[in-house]
Amino acid sequence: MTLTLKSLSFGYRGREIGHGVELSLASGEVLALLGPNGAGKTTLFKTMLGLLPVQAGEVLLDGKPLSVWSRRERALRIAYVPQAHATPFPFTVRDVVLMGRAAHLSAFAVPGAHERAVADAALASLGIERLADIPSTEISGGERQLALIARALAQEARIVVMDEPTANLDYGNQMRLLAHIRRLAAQGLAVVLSTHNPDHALQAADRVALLKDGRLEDLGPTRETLTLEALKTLYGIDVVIGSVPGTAALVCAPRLAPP
Ligand SMILES: Nc1ncnc2c1ncn2[C@@H]1O[C@H](COP(=O)(O)OP(=O)(O)OP(=O)(O)O)[C@@H](O)[C@H]1O
Repeated sequence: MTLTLKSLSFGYRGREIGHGVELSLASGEVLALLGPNGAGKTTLFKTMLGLLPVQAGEVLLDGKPLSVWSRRERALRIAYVPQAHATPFPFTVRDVVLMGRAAHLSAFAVPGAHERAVADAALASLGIERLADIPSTEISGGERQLALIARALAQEARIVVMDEPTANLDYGNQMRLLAHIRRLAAQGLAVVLSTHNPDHALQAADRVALLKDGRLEDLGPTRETLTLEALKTLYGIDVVIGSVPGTAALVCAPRLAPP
């Protein structure tokens, strides 16, 4: 299962946000999209998912334009974790996760034991099975984020697009989610996620894509691409990147000016 963007222009009616994006996502890889606020990450994701029309160029799913796939066929192949949003409807968390199964059911079919088992397994894989019967209007922002991730996992798609999936999570849940994302890639899923934390890209991504003003500044293997110069260009601040003693991991920190 591949997702390919060719000379993609994206944006809103009468307003181009980005153009010239060339990108291919393959099974088994994690790609992190980084870029400043307003760079166009969410708009790019929504265009990759077919939620916004392509302005120019192409989005190809398994070599065929996204538009030739039905909504159901797309949902069977690509899952989306949007930025966490509050819903006014008091669905239980399990019901929210069961919505991820919609593409697997025929119209008007009621989710059965299998669907509930898949939903409960998705909740358990993120350690939030205790929330299953709680109204989604009565959970925290981070719990809502995890519920939306569980909904995407329950969809059992081969490509998962996650918009800032760690944004509302506590430190432990951030790390557990990144480890889970690596496991999904090891199972052959393709994951593309946006993040404002370069460390998360260093920890979990095989490749990074750097988006600025709607253009891909660079795209390549994480350690080669996420350099001091690249981070300075992207965010306008000086950083240091160093290794964690006793491990192969790299971490990034701002280089603070002396007071
Ligand atoms: N519905 C909309 N109609 C018109 N312009 C929009 C709409 N939504 C967002 N924009 C504009 O598109 C640009 C890119 O927004 P987008 O949300 O894609 O950025 P982002 O990189 O995801 O930002 P952030 O990191 O702050 O979440 C912004 O300038 C924003 O004002």
